Amino acid sequence: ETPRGTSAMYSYEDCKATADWLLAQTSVRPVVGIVCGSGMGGLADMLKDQVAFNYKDIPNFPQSTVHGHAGRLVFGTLKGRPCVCMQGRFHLYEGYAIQKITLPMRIFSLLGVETVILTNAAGGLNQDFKVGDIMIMKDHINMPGFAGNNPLAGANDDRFGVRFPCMSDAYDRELQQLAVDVGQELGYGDFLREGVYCVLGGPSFETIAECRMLHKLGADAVGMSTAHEVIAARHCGMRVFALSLITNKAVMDYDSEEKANHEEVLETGQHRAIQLEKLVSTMVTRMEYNNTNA
Ligand SMILES: O=P(O)(O)O[C@H]1O[C@H](CO)[C@@H](O)[C@H]1O
Ligand code: HPA
Repeated sequence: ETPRGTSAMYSYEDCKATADWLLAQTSVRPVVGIVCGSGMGGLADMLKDQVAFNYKDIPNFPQSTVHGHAGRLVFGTLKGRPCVCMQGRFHLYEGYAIQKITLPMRIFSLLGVETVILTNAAGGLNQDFKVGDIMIMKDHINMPGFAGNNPLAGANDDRFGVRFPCMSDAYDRELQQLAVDVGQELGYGDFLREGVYCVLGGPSFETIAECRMLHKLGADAVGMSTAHEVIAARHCGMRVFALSLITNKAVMDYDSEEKANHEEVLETGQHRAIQLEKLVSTMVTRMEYNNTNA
């Protein structure tokens, strides 16, 4: 693998070539892009009139290697709105350069996507959270970024965005409010939360000391994805909404018998699948769009 920030960075031309290739294969002109978290691939099944591509067939696209991430890019409509959905995402621990993990966000933008909805499975650090809670992300803590592992490291191409993008407005407030309103209407008040997501590199789950530290630092949930995608999406000007499904409680206590495991993560995804789909699809129909395709 090439060193961080050099040729691991995909050029604007590479991203454009991939976007143009996709646009030539489908008449769908997506305004919303959705990313499915671990065990949440069912979100893609909501799309009607699907045109789907295996990642291995898409030029420049990485491959999914994690169980619970199918590796398909699905185009279609959701209650009439043109959408594109990643059924499977990429993570740092898979060994990919961070620029490769976030490449799909740049391709989304070049496809015409205005709003990205990101989902993830996460461990609950907030002691009030229960397994099965849906946390609206209001902010993130980008731990790999503290060590220089930021998707925007390397030469900046102004055609994507500015060198120093603002992140204090990364999570669109109107979309957060829309999620609260839709969640209330659907009767999800009991398990809808909001909070701060902290990303780590993984793949090992956190130690007890690490969970205690992250909680003290202000994180409500911990995972191994999403924040990088949010940074890349905001850099190229897309609106962002993100949610975490609390699939397990982070272990904070030396007396606890609990052990984090990926099987539990995937199972919780199955249990909340219907509610997640309803929340996301209702939000998509209620959002405002600029693009006339919508
Ligand atoms: O963030 P998503 O892709 O939902 O996956 C989460 O679930 C996996 C661990 O079980 C990790 O990959 C973590 O990031
Ligand atoms: N930690 C990190 N990532 C995760 C977890 C967790 O407890 N659960 C799901 N993804």
